Amino acid sequence: MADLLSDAEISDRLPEEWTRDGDEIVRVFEFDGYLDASGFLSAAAGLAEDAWHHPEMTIRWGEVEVRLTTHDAGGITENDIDLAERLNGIHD
Ligand SMILES: C[C@H](O)[C@H](O)[C@H]1CNC2=NC(N)=NC(=O)C2=N1
Repeated sequence: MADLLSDAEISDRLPEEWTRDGDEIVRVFEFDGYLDASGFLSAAAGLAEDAWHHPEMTIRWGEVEVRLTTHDAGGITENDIDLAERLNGIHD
């Protein structure tokens, strides 16, 4: 199981456009409408399944809010950082 990152490690390693919210890291990905958002959600789910690390994702018109934490560890680990970077890679 991945170890919890320290506050300093989290700050240093937060990927672009992500913020920390307690025991989660969060990004709201923006899109030109609902179907584009839906396509991202589906691709993100595939990356999550590949990583076996599953975010909470909320779809709204034109955006998908993604929240990541490592439930097994009770906080933020390398697994969260790594998947966040991969999600940036399919959006940015
Ligand atoms: C039993 C299963 O391996 C675990 O629940 C995995 C699956 N996906 C997961 N996703 C997240 N976000 N955190 C976990 O600790 C986690 N653990």
